[in-house]
Amino acid sequence: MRVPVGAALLGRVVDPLGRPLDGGSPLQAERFDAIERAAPTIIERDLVIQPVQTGTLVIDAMFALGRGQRELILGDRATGKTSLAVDAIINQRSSDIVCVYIAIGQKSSSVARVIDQVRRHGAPERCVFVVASPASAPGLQWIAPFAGVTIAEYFRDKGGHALVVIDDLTKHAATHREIALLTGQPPGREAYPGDVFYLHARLLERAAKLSQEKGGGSLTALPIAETDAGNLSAYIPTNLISITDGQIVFDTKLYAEGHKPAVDVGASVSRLGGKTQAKALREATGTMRLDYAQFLELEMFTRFGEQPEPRVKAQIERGKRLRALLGQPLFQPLRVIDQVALALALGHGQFDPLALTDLARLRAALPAWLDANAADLLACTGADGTLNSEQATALLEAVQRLVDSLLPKTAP
Ligand SMILES: Nc1ncnc2c1ncn2[C@@H]1O[C@H](COP(=O)(O)OP(=O)(O)OP(=O)(O)O)[C@@H](O)[C@H]1O
Repeated sequence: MRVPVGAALLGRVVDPLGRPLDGGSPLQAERFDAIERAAPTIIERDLVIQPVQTGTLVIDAMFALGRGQRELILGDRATGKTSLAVDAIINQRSSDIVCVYIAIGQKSSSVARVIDQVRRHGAPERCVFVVASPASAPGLQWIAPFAGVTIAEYFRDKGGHALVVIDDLTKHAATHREIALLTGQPPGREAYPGDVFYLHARLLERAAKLSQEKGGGSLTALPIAETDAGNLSAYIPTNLISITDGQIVFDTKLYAEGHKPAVDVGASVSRLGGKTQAKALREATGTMRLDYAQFLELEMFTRFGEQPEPRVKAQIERGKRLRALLGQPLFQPLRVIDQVALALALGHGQFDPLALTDLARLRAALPAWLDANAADLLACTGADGTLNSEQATALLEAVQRLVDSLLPKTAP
């Protein structure tokens, strides 16, 4: 089975067979490629070391995503999984990455919302939407992720870079089970057929960073999986965890408490580590995850006890500020320079005098402030760029002036 591929798909909404769903003109496809293609071999691959900026501080600072990586987004329903992926797509408006969003059995209203969000905030002319609605035949839903990955591979094989969001693989597994049971295959654990692991491994192995000889292109995958009551050890989530290079876990309790994105920092992991981070960001956020984990523990232990000693109290106050910075509204992606500035200034205690409620204002105002006050530093934070000590000092001074403008004015 083959689907149309090529630049003509950019900006279009198509079904898994490549038929337009957006009412636009018929596709002038460059060629038709098979939906089941072999994954690149080991020799054809390169190391995953270039970053994909998602614009979300908690991800870029603690679980950085690399070009060619497969990172699972996992969580209960309505905890913000799709929103994180959409924010990552929107942030590619200022990069060279082509995005393919694959919706499998998602409500049409949800898909329409995603498309609208990308059209309003992102670069829709560099996105492809592959949609298999819940009302479409199970076979069509089954081929959707394979078709979407083939469409993205076209860009990877030309030496370009692509990001695929698969929303979601739990629904795909359920469709696979439905077809398997209808065709009389023996049911295994949770009634899934025995080959469901192979099915998803075969799909996600196609995400890769290609070697220079192969053009140096990359295909990054963000598969989404839904859990039931936070149960990460169910069959499909554990399968997917073992196939991917890490997982971002969303927590219902955090979401209910209002921490959005509700990423559970303790349960999430990127198995590629800081290698994929832009250099300046890696230097600025080196200990952030550890500091945050320590803060969460300290906060829990001191909740019911007596007054903590001053050092512990200061650590908790710093942690609270970090938590306030990690909460980030939708469609307000941060650039590398913004993230570096926030991490450095937090580490230098510049936010300590600010009230927690002011940090959201500070974060929202920071990008425009740095454009106006530290424009010469913006170029220093490319993938290989680092800040030397004078540049870091200049950046901290710029942030300090913004902090001062937010502090209440004392009467002369
Ligand atoms: N960072 C955020 N700031 C504010 N609101 C958010 C944020 N992230 C998610 N939300 C809100 O949370 C709600 C659920 O988000 P979303 O639909 O992305 O969750 P989901 O886990 O993908 O849901 P589903 O299980 O239905 O696919 C949405 O209304 C969204 O606007």
